[in-house]
Amino acid sequence: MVSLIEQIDKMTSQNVLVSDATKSEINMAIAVAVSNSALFTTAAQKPPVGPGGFITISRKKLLQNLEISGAARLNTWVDSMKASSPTHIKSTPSLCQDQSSWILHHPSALEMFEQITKASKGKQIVMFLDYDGTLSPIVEDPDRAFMSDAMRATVRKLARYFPTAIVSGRCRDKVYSFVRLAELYYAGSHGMDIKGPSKGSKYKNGAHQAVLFQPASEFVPMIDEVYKALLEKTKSTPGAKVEHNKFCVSVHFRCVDEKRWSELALQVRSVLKDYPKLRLTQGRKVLEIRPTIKWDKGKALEFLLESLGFANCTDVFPVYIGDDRTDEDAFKVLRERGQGFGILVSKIPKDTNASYSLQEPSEVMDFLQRLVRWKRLSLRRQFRVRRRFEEMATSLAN
Ligand SMILES: O=P(O)(O)OC[C@H]1O[C@H](O[C@H]2O[C@H](CO)[C@@H](O)[C@H](O)[C@H]2O)[C@H](O)[C@@H](O)[C@@H]1O
Repeated sequence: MVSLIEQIDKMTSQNVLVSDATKSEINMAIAVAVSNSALFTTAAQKPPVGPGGFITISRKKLLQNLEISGAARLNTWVDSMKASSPTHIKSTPSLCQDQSSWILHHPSALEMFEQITKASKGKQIVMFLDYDGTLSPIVEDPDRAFMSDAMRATVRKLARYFPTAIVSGRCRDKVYSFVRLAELYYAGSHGMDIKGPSKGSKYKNGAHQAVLFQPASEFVPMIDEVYKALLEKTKSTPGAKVEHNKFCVSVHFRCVDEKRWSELALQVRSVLKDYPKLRLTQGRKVLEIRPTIKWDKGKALEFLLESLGFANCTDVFPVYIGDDRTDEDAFKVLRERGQGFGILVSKIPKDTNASYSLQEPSEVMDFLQRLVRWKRLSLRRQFRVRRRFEEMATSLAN
């Protein structure tokens, strides 16, 4: 049986209300809960300390405080939903200033193209591309986030010159159905479902072809269950959409009236309270429910580099392009490794570990096309130089 202390400890991190308890159990529990200070928001609200060092508080007061704490946490969720969905950004002078200082720190990857290619000299560029908001524009219906044919052709050419991986929050099959390029690596479900190319790639050896890594496979039944519960719970909120991403679930609020965001947050929270092994992260107008395992897009990037044989190499130059909070894990890994760099796709200033920026998918396509042209030219140049040497060698020999 779960003890009250465990219940309250759980509750302070998960917003669960305790239903019944004896006074001494409550005193004990409060001692624990107060020590992790999630229950009482200000000193004035703290209850008196009783004999034996315990803090005494009536059951009614405890329940009130728990409700306050739950409401505060819910507000934090809703604030965070708003913060990650900047629909209210207007072009005020101060924001314009922010924008220009942000651009100074995260210059356009297109404008910095020459510096970027110079930095990659003598190294193998490896490309990591997020899908939604990076290769395809953000649209209201997640099932219709199609990639343009021009973008597909660009990525196809890119993969001829550089090992290329798609790293997405979506389930791998779904993102594959949008991209439809068999020569790429795919890391779906925020990196929890990794598969190597099914079609020949000149970079892989036999071992790479077999790459298949699913660190959260034991969570599949739980994710199925949570998906069904979320579907049922959120059906009363118009516009809410629940998406099954195999090892994680997305709850979309792009089409939910902002006035109902807290209601939706409450519904999601009421389901999640029963699943301590799941955690919540946020993307663009989406709540992402995923296993608590220490695995994310950053870990997927490291895993893929290792699979490609670049684990401890200094001559690799990974480039990760993404638009989302979940891409920050990969940007951070690159910063920490001091290799390559991250490019954030955003029109507005955001706190990021990326080094450069691009405004939207059309700029991503320009950047990728320039990379392809640059590589083609440098290969041609290398070829011409080699041929000249060979001709000189032949004429000297004669
Ligand atoms: O890692 P990503 O490839 O960027 O996937 C993150 C989520 O992308 C999708 O949602 C986002 O794009 C939708 C279509 O443009 C948009 O309607 C939604 O508001 C965005 O959050 C996808 O549907 C999610 O499952 C992914 O987790």
